[in-house]
Amino acid sequence: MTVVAEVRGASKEYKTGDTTIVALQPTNAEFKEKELTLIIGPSGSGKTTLLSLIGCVIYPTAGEVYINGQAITTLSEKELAKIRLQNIGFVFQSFNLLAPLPALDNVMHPMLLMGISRKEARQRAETALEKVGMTDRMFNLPKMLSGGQQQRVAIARALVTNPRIILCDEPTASLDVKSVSVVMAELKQLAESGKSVTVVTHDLRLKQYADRIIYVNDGVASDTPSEDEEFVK
Ligand SMILES: Nc1ncnc2c1ncn2[C@@H]1O[C@H](COP(=O)(O)OP(=O)(O)OP(=O)(O)O)[C@@H](O)[C@H]1O
Repeated sequence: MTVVAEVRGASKEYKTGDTTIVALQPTNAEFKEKELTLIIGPSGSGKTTLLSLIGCVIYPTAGEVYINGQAITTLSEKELAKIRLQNIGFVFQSFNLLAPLPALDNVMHPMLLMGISRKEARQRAETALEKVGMTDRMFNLPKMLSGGQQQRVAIARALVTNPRIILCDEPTASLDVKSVSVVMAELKQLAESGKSVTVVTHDLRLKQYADRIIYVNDGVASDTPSEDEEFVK
């Protein structure tokens, strides 16, 4: 399977005043098409930092990040933004939908930012909403939708630009148990259809959906769990 994102010896430090926080030790990992990867670990362990590196949201302090084989550390912020728009769809815990806009317009939004015509954007948004089973709610405002439904709209929005990589930060944390399984089944199906899907979570119950798990503990990423896995929220 094709590797779409890779971190090689990538680390991240944050400096605040005199103190330096090592958020992530040098890490090697590959993210492939057709794979759902879970990044699992306790609060503050470095999960979001790893996701942000793959998502080209931050530059590594050392090491390299590759998207479709292209090294990103030599790129400008503007070039990085282009890489994100073309390759990566983001899904967040808090859905991040625009409150005054109906579901359909929320899903059209990234395409309009890319300069795609309203007509094509609408067609593609309708197809994406159909994929996540939200056709009958496309004219509803986010506040009319349940948490699980809002997250499915957010997934449709992440999909419309046809990214190869979908990155999700605690996508199920605000959801009830039933919505968790609907949203995770949706993400699993996306991976099966060819996307590389990566999900950050505290929740060990999501392990059943994973093709692969990266455990992060105290800034160290590993393929094997630590002895203490008792961090389910
Ligand atoms: N912008 C920043 N400035 C300073 N320190 C930061 C910054 N972002 C993260 N950190 C620190 O880096 C460490 C790792 O943070 P990170 O957000 O990656 O952890 P996490 O595993 O995603 O945590 P959580 O599950 O609570 O979201 C933490 O100690 C955090 O306080």
